[in-house]
Amino acid sequence: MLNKYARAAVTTLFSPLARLLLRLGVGPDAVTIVGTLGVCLSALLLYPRGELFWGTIAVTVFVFSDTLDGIMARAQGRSGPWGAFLDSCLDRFGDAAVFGGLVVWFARGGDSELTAGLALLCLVLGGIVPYIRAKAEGVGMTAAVGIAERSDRLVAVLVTTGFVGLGLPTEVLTVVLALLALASAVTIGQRMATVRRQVLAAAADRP
Ligand SMILES: CCCCCCCC/C=C\CCCCCCCC(=O)OC[C@H](COP(=O)(O)O[C@@H]1[C@H](O)[C@H](OP(=O)(O)O)[C@@H](O)[C@H](O)[C@H]1O)OC(=O)CCCCCCC/C=C\CCCCCCCC
Ligand SMILES: Nc1ccn([C@@H]2O[C@H](COP(=O)(O)O)[C@@H](O)[C@H]2O)c(=O)n1
Ligand SMILES: [Mg+2]
Ligand SMILES: [Mg+2]
Repeated sequence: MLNKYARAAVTTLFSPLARLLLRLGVGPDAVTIVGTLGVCLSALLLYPRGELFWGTIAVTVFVFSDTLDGIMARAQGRSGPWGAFLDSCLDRFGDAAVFGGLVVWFARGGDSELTAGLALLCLVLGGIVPYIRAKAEGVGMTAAVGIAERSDRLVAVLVTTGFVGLGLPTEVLTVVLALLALASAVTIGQRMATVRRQVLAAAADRP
């Protein structure tokens, strides 16, 4: 949803920084790689120590590299299959680190097995959602739909984790993770139904 409604605003916000980096000789692949490393290190070093607020701030700073790299590639007129492949693959590391860091914290010092379990469920379902899209595109279909795309999942988990780090009860995050798991499961259903419709339509069109 955010991908649809917020992308234009976020693109306007980050375009000056994208142009500056290009002028300095920094390429989109470097931004993709450094951004992913930043997300992974921030989430895996800070969340397991219970640094939920500062972990979220650090992850947020780096996660916007995923918006920046695409803007830079398009500005250069060099968006291509390698960049799309690299971007998608590295997104999976970032997502795993964010939810994985929460799993480790809540299974240990955070002392909430339910929250840890729900974070693990979000990690698993949040891996299946983009897999369906990638597999659909591999067989010539599209599946870029759903109520919980990556930016939606990240905003939900980061905003809530940040506020829990500031003192909001953990139970709020537990509820948000439960809703996020549900929304991810719905997205899986939406994507599978979309692909099924395309397959049936293609079969009906065949003589
Ligand atoms: C007091 C509490 C403090 C808490 C502070 C925390 C605040 C946190 C607030 C917001 C965090 C926002 C994080 C969102 C970042 C989104 C980054 C992102 O995902 O950008 C990429 C995305 C397009 O994705 P891609 O095409 O590159 O990737 C695709 C995606 O991975 C697909 O996955 P799927 O959807 O299928 O699961 C894959 O299938 C596909 O292969 C892959 O290519 O870009 C966008 O979506 C653009 C829109 C982003 C909208 C972000 C909204 C942010 C909301 C508020 C902005 C506030 C600005 C503040 C700036 C602060 C800077 C430090
Ligand atoms: N290193 C990169 C990263 C991305 N791209 C291109 O941008 C598209 C993704 O754009 P986002 O705004 O969603 O990040 C991706 O499909 C590539 O075409 C690139 O070329 N190099
Ligand atoms: Mg990107
Ligand atoms: Mg991406």
